[in-house]
Amino acid sequence: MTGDMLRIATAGSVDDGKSTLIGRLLYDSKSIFTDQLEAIERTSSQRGDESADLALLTDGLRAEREQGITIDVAYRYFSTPERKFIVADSPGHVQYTRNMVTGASTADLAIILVDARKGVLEQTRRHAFLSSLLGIPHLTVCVNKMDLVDYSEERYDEIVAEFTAFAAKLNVTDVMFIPISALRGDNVVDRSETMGWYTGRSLLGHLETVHIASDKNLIDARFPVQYVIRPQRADGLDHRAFAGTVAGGGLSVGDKVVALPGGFGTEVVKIWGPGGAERSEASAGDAVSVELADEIDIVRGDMIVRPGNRPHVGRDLDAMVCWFSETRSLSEGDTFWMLCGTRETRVSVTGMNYRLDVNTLHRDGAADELELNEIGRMTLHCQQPMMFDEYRRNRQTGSFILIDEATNATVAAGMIGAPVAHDSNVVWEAGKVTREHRAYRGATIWLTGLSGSGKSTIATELERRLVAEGRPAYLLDGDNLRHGLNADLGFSDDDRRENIRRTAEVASLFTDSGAVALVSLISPFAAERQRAREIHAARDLPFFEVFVDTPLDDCEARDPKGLYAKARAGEIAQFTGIDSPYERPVTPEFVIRPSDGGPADIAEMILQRLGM
Ligand SMILES: Nc1ncnc2c1ncn2[C@@H]1O[C@H](COP(=O)(O)OS(=O)(=O)O)[C@@H](OP(=O)(O)O)[C@H]1O
Ligand SMILES: Nc1ncnc2c1ncn2[C@@H]1O[C@H](COP(=O)(O)OP(=O)(O)O)[C@@H](O)[C@H]1O
Repeated sequence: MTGDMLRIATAGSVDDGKSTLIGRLLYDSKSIFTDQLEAIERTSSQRGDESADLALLTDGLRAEREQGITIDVAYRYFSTPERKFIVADSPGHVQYTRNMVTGASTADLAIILVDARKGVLEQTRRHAFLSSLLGIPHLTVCVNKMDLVDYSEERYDEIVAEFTAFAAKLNVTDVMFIPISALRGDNVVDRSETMGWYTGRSLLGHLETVHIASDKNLIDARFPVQYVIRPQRADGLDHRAFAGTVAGGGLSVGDKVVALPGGFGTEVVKIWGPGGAERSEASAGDAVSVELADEIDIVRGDMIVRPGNRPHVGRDLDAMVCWFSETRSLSEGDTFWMLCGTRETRVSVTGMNYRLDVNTLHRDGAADELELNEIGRMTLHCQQPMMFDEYRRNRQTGSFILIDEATNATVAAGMIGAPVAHDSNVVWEAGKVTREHRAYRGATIWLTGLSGSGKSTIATELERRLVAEGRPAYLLDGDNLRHGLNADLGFSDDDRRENIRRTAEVASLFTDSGAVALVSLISPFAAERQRAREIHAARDLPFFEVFVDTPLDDCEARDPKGLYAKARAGEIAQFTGIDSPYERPVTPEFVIRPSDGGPADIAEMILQRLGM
């Protein structure tokens, strides 16, 4: 087990002896720097204390934390020959929900301190509930100050029984009880001589041996991109790499991957660890950078995943939110800035389902507000499509924080329950056949450009090739759709918008069925094309925008249908490029220019790059 790391969250107020306990762990495991130790012993003896006041060790650092650090959690590191430890130490005043939630979101184990004289209090229940809500896999209840109840086994048993009764209502799998005296060191690092009736391990013994390797999500490969590295190479080539921390599963050189939300397929070519050492694989928790086979456009906040195992991509989600702000409350309709891993978006609260009383676990469905330290279940709408997992499946990709846009303060943390269908009155009928049952995964290839630019010609060629390969593909051509589905629409701006919206919806259905939808539509408006993309993202469907960038002069020279001539002659009004605008795509997946060759070359290039 040597070398692995245990992340510990501590819960309890200063009075419960939390600082003393952490101090004791550091002190008895000889992890304190000698100069600090001497200072503490000196101060304690000056005060006439019988033993070193270990709270001084952690309390002394409090001032440093209070210097404008939004999240008031300090991390202590210590190690023994068995393991390394990180303790998230948060002061136990009124902000305990915030501190615990922020300090505990990556914890493997939570230590809850109970004062043996006071027993299970409201805040013990609150901390236990938060630990279970946060999905901390292991819970250790330290019944502290046993020296003040004469090391009574009876008292200890009472507390264990009381806590066990409450914990039965929670979703915690591994609860461990240890009777301790942090002040005197009983059962903290060394087994207590005064509590012979307790036969279990000491706290440190437990921390050293608790099995955590199987707690991680080793299945769903998730690599949220934290930043893009662009080394300037002497040979003039610029090979980009993407840096971040693997948030689930693993990545290996040679893995086929897709980058979300774009949906481009490519392959992992190289992986580097810290310090630039090349390696063949990386797994959850590793900070690495990754080079991909294709020069695809990936930015901070995108996520690299395996093609057959994707997170949810969507804008509406259901989450449990813990509210931290002392100065304002949270209500329906409020907007915030959301940070979800490395991705950011504006978000609004679309509905409050219930507020939870953490002491009784009672759900108050009539509540429409959250105050400091309150927890509620709600639906949120994100401005950008987000990639996420359910929190119980992945604590990193399933959690977020909310930031007050006016003050920049972190005001809430949330755990995602599930994606939600957009309109609460119309429930998306998921159907019995899921994507995994279908032979192929569909995609929409959306060609946009002026009339005569070559959209239909390229789309027809794409369709021909795909069908020849045995892949279901279908051409959705603007002209054709305007004969049926869109027969009621003309060429006003509004009609074009509706035309694009309907076509996007139809394309997404084809794509969901496993077909490749080839859309050939002038689609002159950027906002509507973005909406088409979002319609797909919300259903986790790949969408690729192809800008057929043939200059107006060329299109007019080709004039395959004689429409430009008519438009110039004033016989057709609102003709795109003549007297109706075309908004050029800014970041399409592909830009096609006349110099790129004939339709066959272009179709070949697109399919190759998409790995189809
Ligand atoms: N006023 C005007 N402006 C542009 N195009 C016109 C117009 N009137 C008729 N046409 C013919 O309709 C085709 C474009 O329809 P779309 O559905 O692709 O247009 S849009 O996306 O709604 O803008 C377009 O087909 P393509 O040439 O294949 O693009 C034209 O043939
Ligand atoms: N890459 C290309 N190079 C040269 N000519 C092309 C190319 N693509 C299309 N064309 C020609 O230009 C015209 C484009 O018409 P079409 O494909 O119907 O355009 P759109 O669907 O964009 O209106 C056709 O006559 C086609 O043969």
